[in-house]
Amino acid sequence: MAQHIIELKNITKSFGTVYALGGVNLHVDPGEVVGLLGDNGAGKSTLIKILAGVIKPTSGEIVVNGERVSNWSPARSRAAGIETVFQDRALAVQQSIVRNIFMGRELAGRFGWLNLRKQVSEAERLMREIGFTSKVFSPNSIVGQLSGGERQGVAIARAILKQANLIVLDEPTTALSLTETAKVFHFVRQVRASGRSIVFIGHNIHHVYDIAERFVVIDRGRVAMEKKKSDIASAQELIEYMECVARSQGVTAGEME
Ligand SMILES: Nc1ncnc2c1ncn2[C@@H]1O[C@H](COP(=O)(O)OP(=O)(O)OP(=O)(O)O)[C@@H](O)[C@H]1O
Repeated sequence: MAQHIIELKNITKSFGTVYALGGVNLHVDPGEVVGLLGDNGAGKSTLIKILAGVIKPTSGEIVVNGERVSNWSPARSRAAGIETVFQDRALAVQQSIVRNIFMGRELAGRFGWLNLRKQVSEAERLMREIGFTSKVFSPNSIVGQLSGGERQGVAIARAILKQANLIVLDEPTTALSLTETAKVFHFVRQVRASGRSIVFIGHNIHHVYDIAERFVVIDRGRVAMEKKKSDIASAQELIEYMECVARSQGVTAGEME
């Protein structure tokens, strides 16, 4: 079996007296799309902030390619090839696609000047790689002119530029129409086809069911269920599992079988 690209072992996190995570195990394999589900306040954001290194776990281990990493931090997370596209995507909407993709990582030419031509051609390549097929937009188009799904694509292209092998998408389809959601799914599939992994967080169970190959349900700071898509017949069945989790008090996956 291929080595996990990242493994969180028995991660806990408390904020003062609030226990956000109570011993979570989560792994991601190369080239898979993991759907992370859970109600409001379940602990999903806390978990992905820990993955991104922006908050430190209270206890637990983080293992990258089989090796335990101590002093986990944003720099170590990036070095492990993890990039998170948070809900706000942090795009500068008045700026062009290419400027957004290269923000903070501009390519310099021989004399230290910006190599704009190289940035544009690299942005074109990245946009093609994630399946950005619009004939209307070029790397010089202003992000504010793009639709919600396309903006998500720019954020994904930026993550890929940073050599990510795992891209965490925090509710990328929330508030998007069907057409825009389909665009995001297309980008995710392209990224997956290039061998990268995705953690896809969503509240819409149908969306997560469609795009993910494995589902991890977080409930009150614990993994309440983990299943492969091949073990779940339909989105409806996944909804029923989620309802079962919501009704139960910390039931484990084994107990639900
Ligand atoms: N900085 C913080 N200080 C105190 N409590 C926090 C903090 N961040 C999260 N929590 C608490 O930790 C728990 C888990 O929150 P978290 O935001 O991780 O859930 P979530 O699953 O991402 O929810 P949502 O889907 O609403 O974003 C909640 O009880 C929340 O109130």
